[in-house]
Formats: sequence, structure tokens, C-alpha cells
Amino acid sequence: MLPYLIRRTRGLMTAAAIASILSGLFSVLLIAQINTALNSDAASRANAAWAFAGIALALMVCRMVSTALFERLGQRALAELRSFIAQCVAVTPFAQFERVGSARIQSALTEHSNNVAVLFVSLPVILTNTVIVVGCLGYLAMLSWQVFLFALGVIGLGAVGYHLVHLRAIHYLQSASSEQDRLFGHFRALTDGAKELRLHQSKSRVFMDQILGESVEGVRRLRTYGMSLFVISTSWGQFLMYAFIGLVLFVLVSDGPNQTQVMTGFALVFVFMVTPLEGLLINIPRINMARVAASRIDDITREMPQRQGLQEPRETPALQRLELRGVTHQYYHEQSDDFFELGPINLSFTPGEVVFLVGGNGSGKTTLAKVVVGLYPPDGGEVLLNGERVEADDWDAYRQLFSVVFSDFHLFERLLEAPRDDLDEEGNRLLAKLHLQHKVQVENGAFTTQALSQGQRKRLALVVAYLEDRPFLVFDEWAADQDPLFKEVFYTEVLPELKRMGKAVLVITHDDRYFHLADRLVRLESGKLLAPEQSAGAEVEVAHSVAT
Ligand SMILES: Nc1ncnc2c1ncn2[C@@H]1O[C@H](COP(=O)(O)OP(=O)(O)OP(=O)(O)O)[C@@H](O)[C@H]1O
Repeated sequence: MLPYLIRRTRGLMTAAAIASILSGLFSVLLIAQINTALNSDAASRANAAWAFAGIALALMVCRMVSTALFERLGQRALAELRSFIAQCVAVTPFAQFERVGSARIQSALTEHSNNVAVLFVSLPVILTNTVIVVGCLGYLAMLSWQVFLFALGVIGLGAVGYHLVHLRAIHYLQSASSEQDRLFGHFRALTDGAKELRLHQSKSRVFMDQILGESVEGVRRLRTYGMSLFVISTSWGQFLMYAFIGLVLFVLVSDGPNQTQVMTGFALVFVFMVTPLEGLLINIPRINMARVAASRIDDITREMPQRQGLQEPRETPALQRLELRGVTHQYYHEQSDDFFELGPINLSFTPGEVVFLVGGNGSGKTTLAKVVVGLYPPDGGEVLLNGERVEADDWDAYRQLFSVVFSDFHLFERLLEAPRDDLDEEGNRLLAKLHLQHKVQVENGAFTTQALSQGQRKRLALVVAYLEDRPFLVFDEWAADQDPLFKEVFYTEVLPELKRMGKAVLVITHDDRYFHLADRLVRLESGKLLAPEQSAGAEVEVAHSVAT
């Protein structure tokens, strides 16, 4: 992920890095200039003053440029990351999307992306300070090569300790990131389950204390361990630095003719070096945080196809016949280590036909609908569109045949279907047909409100499906939330109208009062389609039990 970001921002990154390195160089020049001024006579001091002013000015400009550019880079990186992850999510096959899980995706889009962006705020500090420290060491080497070698030894010792502690710290930070992905799932439960939590005090307590609480605590504990280790390594680095300064000033510098001059030079360089060194020690952990976050994003995006952008829309052929031949789909349940198997399914649909799909809870109706509309390409068997097998590359185009109102449907703020001139007019006509004209309107391609009851929102979803004007419509228990009046409107007006319009319609339903209105009724039981005569028999049984 980091190499990708660096590649995408190469130009800006190079400019920002050059500005940072220059500001480091000017800082070192400045200190050399101060030291020269301290040891020069009054005559040469005038020239030194001009040089000093020039360097100070250049330093200010470089710092300003580098900080501004890196700030820009940070925002750009954040935007790039979010678009990249969102693009991956948008093109991921639905089954794969379900496996990755929305909590991990949310976490990647928010916290992990922010942590990666922080890297760009730390980079100028790290680059500038590295140049200052290296420059100061070079200056030290000019003042005394023995002190320079000694400094290298101390830095080596510090680096080994620092590195060992860092490895451990990163381990904790990675564990904290995994726990945080789970925490985002719990945050979702906190908002989605708001009603249930308020109704059950004990459930709420267990959730808050044991599930959410422990996860929050887990992230806190692991992050604290990780960051404490960073603090320990930073303090160790600072201690070594002061020990080094002490040893050089009080032990190594021998009595000599110009000892005061040498001591002043050392003291100046050391004092000047302390802040950049501290800056380095503080900012290096941020790089590690960013690396951990980037590797989490990598893990998530690797589970998804990394195609850039949605496919160009292909022409979808007119629907003449759709056939499922020996189609199967399997869900694996990790916790119980078992499978739910749908199929083999043999089923066909033609335009102008209304098919009812019925069956008990968990029999696989929604799963079959997802297979029919191409959200789950079949694990086995084949789907034939107008007699031609749908191949791997065809699924995107194939899915464009369908408008679906799932039982857990989502209504987008705007009506996102292809712009049509009469969108508002047609939308309002349909709203009136569904008796919603006094509650909501379509204005500028969007519903004026979505603050409606679940049944009313489902009617809006029906309006959207109508407006999409696709050849195949699927309704997953659409009528379940509707009052008797609208059930009646749905089964006796909407479905016949869709039939007259030549649409193929698949209706998942439990409303046995209306079963007789189907052109064909198919029944699922434990993932298998019952033979038509068994199905018909079952209907007689249902009718009988209703009658008695
Ligand atoms: N995303 C999923 N991951 C794993 N298993 C799933 C998933 N969705 C459904 N299942 C399993 O598949 C089986 C069929 O579920 P499905 O939702 O298709 O049934 P259904 O007939 O539509 O039920 P209902 O009438 O209750 O809506 C269930 O037993 C369930 O355990």
C-alpha cells in the first residue's frame, strides 16, 4: 500500500523531500555559521552576518514549502486511499464482500487510512532531522574524528536496542489493529441494535461490559503496551544521547591549547542536535503505526479484486429466456463447520411471467434470488441467458437485467438510475399510485424525505425498481410489511401491470392468500426445489389447512 501511494504521489513527494533535505542542510549551515561567528574577529563578522541572514531566510522558505507540501500529500494520500478501498469494495463480488465483512472495511476507510496519512505529516520532520543529525555528525568529524567515531559507536548501540524494542512494539500494534477491526463491528451493533439494547437491561449490560467494553479495553491495552515500548526505546535513545554528550565534554576532550574553542564547538553542535534527535525518536514510531495500518489495508484489499474503476457498461441483451441448469451454491459456516447447500436447481423464467417462490424460513429463497440475479455466480451448474451460457466476464452485464427489492433493501439518497428527463414526474406519478404523494415527493432526482415507516420505505423501493425499468424484477417478501390494502394493490394491481409490461417477475412470498395469482409457483425446502407435483400437492395441503 505504501509503495502504491508513493508511486501515485511521486512528483509531489520528490519536491517535498527535496525541500525537507534542503531545510536540514540549511539548518546545519546555520549552526556552522554561528560557530564561525563565535570564533571570528569583528572585521569578518559583517560578511558572516549577511551569510547568516541569507541562510536563515532560505531555511524558513524550505521549511514552509516542505511542511505545506507534505500536508497536501497527507490529504492527497488519505483521499487516494479512501477512493482505492472504496473502488475495491465496489467491484468485489458480493460473496467475497460478505466474507471480508463491513466492520473491517469501515475500519480500513477510517482509522487505518488516517494512520497512513499521518506518515506524511511525520516524513518532513524525519527527513529534515535526519539531514541535521547527519550534517552535525559530519561537522563533528571535521572538529574531531575521534569524537565522530565515538558518536557512531553510541548511535550503533542505540539503534540495536531501539530496533529490538520496536519489533515487540509493532507486534502489539498489529494485535491492536486486529482487535480494532472487531471493535468496529461492535460499534455497528451499538447503533443498529439501539432498540434491542434499550429494551433489555441485562443484554445491554453484558454487551457494554463484556463485548464492547472488553474490545475497547483490548485496543487500549495493546496500544498502550505498544506505545509504552516506543516510549522506553525513545527514552533509551535520549539517555544515550546525553551520556554521549557528557562523556565527550567531560572525559574525552583533553586539555589542549584551544580547548575552549573545541568545547564551544561541541557544545553548540550537541545542543543543536538534541531537538532534531528527539524529533526523530518521536516520529519514527508514527512511521511504524502507518506501516501497521498500511499492512491491515493491504490484507483487506488483497482479499478483494484490485481492478481500478467499474467496468464500462456493456450492452445487456433483451431478455427472452433465463435458465438455471443444475445450479448450486454453498455457504460454509465456520463456527459449526458445516455447509448450507442450495441446489442443484433447474428453473427457467420468461418475460411476462410472474413466478412465486415459497418455502419455510431458511429454506434458501433469498439465496436462490441472489443466485438468479447474479450476486452469487453458481458454484456448480450453469446459467443460460437466451440460450447462451453466462461466462465469468458476463456477470456484470448480466446483473443489469434485474431490479431487486431485498428484504434488507437500501435506499440511496438520490435516485441513482440513468438520468431521464421525466424522472421527477414519473417518480411522483408512482408515489401517487402508492398513496405516498402527501408524505414524500421526488425533487431534482431525490426523495424529499426518507423519514417514513418501514412499509412506506419499501414502497419507495418499489418506486425505484419501477423507475429502473429493467426486464426482470425480484421482490423478496415485499408485501410482508404492508397493510392489507397495499398487499391487495401489490398482488392485484402492481404484479399484473408488470406482467402486462412484459417484465419477468420473481416474488418471494409467504402470502398464501395470493398464491393462485402466480403464473407458476415453485417451492424450496432445505435448499432443494420440490418437483412441481409435490409443490402443487403442498399448495393443496396449505389451502386445505387454511380452509379447516
Ligand atoms: N451470508 C450468509 N453466510 C452464510 N450462510 C448464510 C448466509 N445467508 C444465509 N445463509 C444460510 O443459508 C440458509 C438459507 O438462507 P436464506 O436467507 O436463503 O433463507 P430464506 O428461505 O430466504 O429464509 P427466510 O424466509 O427466513 O428469509 C440459512 O440456513 C442460512 O444459515
